[in-house]
Amino acid sequence: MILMKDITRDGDPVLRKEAAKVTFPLSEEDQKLAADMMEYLEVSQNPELCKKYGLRAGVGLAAPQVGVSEMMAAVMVPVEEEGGKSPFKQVIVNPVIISHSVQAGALTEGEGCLSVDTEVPGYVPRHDRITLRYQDLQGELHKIRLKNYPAIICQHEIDHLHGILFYDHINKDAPFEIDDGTIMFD
Ligand SMILES: O=CN(O)C[C@@H](CC1CCCC1)C(=O)N1NCCC[C@H]1C(=O)Nc1ccccn1
Ligand code: NI
Repeated sequence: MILMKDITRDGDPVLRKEAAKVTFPLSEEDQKLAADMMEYLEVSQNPELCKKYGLRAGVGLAAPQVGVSEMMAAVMVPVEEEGGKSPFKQVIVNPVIISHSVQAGALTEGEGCLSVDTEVPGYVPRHDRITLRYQDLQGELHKIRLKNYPAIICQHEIDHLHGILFYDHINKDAPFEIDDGTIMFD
């Protein structure tokens, strides 16, 4: 089970590397890695278990964040209503954003990262809508459209696979300046 001690922190070079493409069929360890990453998100989004294991609740986790420089990330968009189903819950392998909106989107609260222990204030401008191509754990290719929060999460995770951290996108001189036309959401 992945615990906070297993999460690599900013400063570890693995977070700044271009991750390697994953080959299929998945090795035993890649299958376990995928399961462990998704389990982390599930456990961390359960208030009792989150507290029990001392986790920071997360909606995404990329392999470099557990020290594995491979193109794999788990995404689990939180359920809206109690006991509902996650709108998007998927381990995405070799993900590529193949097209995106001109319109930008950003979280009004800014972003954080399980691998960054300090708060870095500021808006993180991203694409509001993306067309994402990825492979599932069986190697099947998928092409899906995402917008708003799910799109933001996937962009944050895909950045990790290219050695990019959220604060790389914050305007140092004017962290809360954002192009008008940017869709802001909670
Ligand atoms: O690469 C992946 N990461 O670094 C985990 C990040 C990923 C998200 C940050 C912004 C977009 C994707 C993450 O989830 N967080 N960032 C740090 C602490 C908070 C936490 C979070 O937003 N938690 C959350 C939110 C809603 C409901 C439940 N939990
Ligand atoms: Ni992160």
